[in-house]
This record gives sequence, C-alpha cells and structure tokens, in this order.
Amino acid sequence: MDDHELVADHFAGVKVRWVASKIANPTQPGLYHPAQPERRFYRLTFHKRHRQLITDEYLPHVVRVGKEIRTRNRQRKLFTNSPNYKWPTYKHTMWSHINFEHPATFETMGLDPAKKKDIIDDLVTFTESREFYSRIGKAWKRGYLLYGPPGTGKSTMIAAMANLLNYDVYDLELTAVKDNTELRKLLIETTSKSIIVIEDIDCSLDLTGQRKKNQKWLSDEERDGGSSRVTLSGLLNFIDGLWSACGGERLIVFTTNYVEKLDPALIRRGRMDKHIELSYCSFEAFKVLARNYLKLDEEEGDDHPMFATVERLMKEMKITPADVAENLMPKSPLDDADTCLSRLILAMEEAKEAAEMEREVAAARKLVEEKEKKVVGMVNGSPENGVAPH
Ligand SMILES: Nc1ncnc2c1ncn2[C@@H]1O[C@H](COP(=O)(O)OP(=O)(O)OP(=O)(O)O)[C@@H](O)[C@H]1O
Repeated sequence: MDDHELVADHFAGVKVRWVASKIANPTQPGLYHPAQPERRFYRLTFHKRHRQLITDEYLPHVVRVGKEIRTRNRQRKLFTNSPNYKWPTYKHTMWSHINFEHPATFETMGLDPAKKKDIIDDLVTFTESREFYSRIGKAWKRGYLLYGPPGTGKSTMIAAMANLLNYDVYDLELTAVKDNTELRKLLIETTSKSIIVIEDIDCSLDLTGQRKKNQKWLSDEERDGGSSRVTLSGLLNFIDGLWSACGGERLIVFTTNYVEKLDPALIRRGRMDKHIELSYCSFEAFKVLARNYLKLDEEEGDDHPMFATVERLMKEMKITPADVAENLMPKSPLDDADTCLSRLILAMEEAKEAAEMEREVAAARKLVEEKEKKVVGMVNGSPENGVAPH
C-alpha cells in the first residue's frame, strides 16, 4: 500500500478501512541499532459496535491469511548437508542451500491419472491434518517410500511434491553424515513445511534385513556395519525419535531401486506410511508425456494416428518414462510431433529386438549348460546328473 492509501475490506458483513500511515520516529539512534527516520503503521477503522468481532475474529483472520500468502510467495530452498561446508561470515549451519526452482509438477508427470490423484489426495490430506495428528497423539509427519527402476520418476516426483505443497527440500546425503549424533543435529536444523529426502537408501547404508537376521548377537553399531557411521537404529530414531516431532509438518521420503533389499523395520507402515511404486511407462502415462512434450491438445493427445503403434509396443516391451521423454524431446526446431513419435517407435522396436535377442542367447546358453551337466554326469557315472555308463 502507498502512504495514505485507503483500502476497504469486508468481514462477516462488516466494512473496515485500512490506511497506511507513518510518523517521525522519536527513538534516538543507538550504537548498534541506528533508528529508522520514521515509523510506519496501518490504521484500522470500523464502527465501535463491531469491536469484539474485529479483535476476536477479524484480526486473527488477517494474520492467518497474511502468513498463508507469505508462505505461498516465499522463495523455497533446496538444502544439502555437506561435511566441509563453511560459511565464514554468517552463523554456521550444517546445511547449505540454493533456491529451489525445479519445474516438475504432477501435471507434467507421466503417471497413471488414478495413481496421480491418489498421491495428490494423500499429500493434501496430510497438510490439512494438523488437528487430526494432534488429536490422535502422533507427530505431524508422513513417510513416503518411492521405489522402482532407474528413470521412472522418483526424483521428479519429489520435486512435484515440493511444488504442490510449497515445501522446502532437505536432500540428506547419508554417506556424508559422521554418526548418529550428527544425523540428529541435522534433523533438528530442518524447518517445518519441508521434505527430508534420502535418495537411494539401499546404497547409502548397509540396511538389509538379511544381515540383521544373521547377526542377532551383535550390538547395533556392529550389526549395522562397523564401517558405516550412521546405523540402522540411528536412522530409525531419526524417523521416530522424540525430537523428530519438533516443528511438525514434515515429509520424509526414501527412494530406492531395490525395495526388496531394505530391512523391513525401516519401511514398515508407521515409518514409511505410503509405499509408491514407480514403474515402466504405461500407455496412459505416455499420453500425458506426449501431450506435454509434443504440445498436442487433449483431443489430439488421445487420438494421434501413431498412438496405436506405441500402445501395441508398450504391451510387448518395457520402457521407462525417462526413455520415452528423451525420445519425445524435439532434437531440432524442425522436429514435429510425427518426427518425435517415429523416433520413439523406432527406439521401442530396436529395444524390443534387443530384448528378444538377449532372451534367445540366454535360452541357448542354458541349453548348453544343461547339456554340459549331462555329459559331466555321464563321465562321473552319477545317475542324477545323466545316464550312468554300463
Ligand atoms: N514419470 C515421469 N514423468 C515425467 N518425466 C519423467 C518421469 N520419469 C522420468 N522422467 C524424466 O526422466 C528423467 C529422469 O527421471 P528421475 O531422475 O526422476 O528418475 P529416477 O527414478 O529418480 O531415477 P534414478 O533411480 O536413477 O535416480 C527426469 O529428468 C524426467 O525428465
């Protein structure tokens, strides 16, 4: 608002007026706090019979909406933990950050529409559930496990989540964390309305259930790998611990290409509440990508003459959304929708042929191995392995 500008507002049928004003600042400048030459304020006027309504309801409403607008407009950040990070002129923090400006959204993601809606509903419900979590006595946080082969959109989905909810992202590099104490400190430094991400959790630590089962007699530190400084129990505490509830409204996201390798304790419901499989591209997901990449409109995007071939090929072979996206990307200003779709079809046909060839080679190799086994069995005279010589 400009100086002396008047803005009218209505609340519950009552009209109020705001005026931006200023007065000279009577405070003397101090050594460390030079006084501002003027004090700025807003004058609110309304009929005195509405005083109760204004103080009890209108002003809290203004503060709440103001906070929401500030949150919506704030520059979001992508934090990473770096062991060597130093900030010589400002307070030392364990996280370094840059502005988060990833353009991915759920709209641009190639994903089955029903699955997409389910995930969006889940996220939005979470953000609106402060009172619910408080009522049931649980910390206001939710764990997501994103799993699937490389190039199926796990990282892209994290960016889409952050953009949907307007959250900051803390990309936690577990291998750079010294020990469980440092992990705890890192967590404490994260703020509300954020997503804490541990990518490729299976590569970050030795967290397999198998090892745990075989080494029951060892201490946690030993069991979780003497060489790895953050332990499985440290990580579980990171998710469940008392201090993990400080601040609230946080998502914890793990990604992995090998869900079967993970310790069941780590991904049980309550820790990783929602397990989302991101898999090879379906025809429905392809149509979303085609519409975005080739600028096809809704109608054309469902009815392009080349789509039938793509649909048939997708039933016969597997292709990741990353590969579909790469082939649909125009490579020159002259590339139109037909050129890009032809390139995708060619790539799919070649990949299908290569997969068939691989299968044939594997089958032939198996046959040879079986024959070799039989011959060895005959030579050794073992009846299970072959025909015993007379
Ligand atoms: N479902 C998708 N929708 C739209 N684009 C996608 C999708 N999946 C992958 N891509 C594209 O492929 C690229 C790689 O995807 P991304 O890094 O999200 O995959 P990932 O599953 O995290 O892979 P990795 O397991 O190797 O980390 C992205 O830059 C994105 O453009």
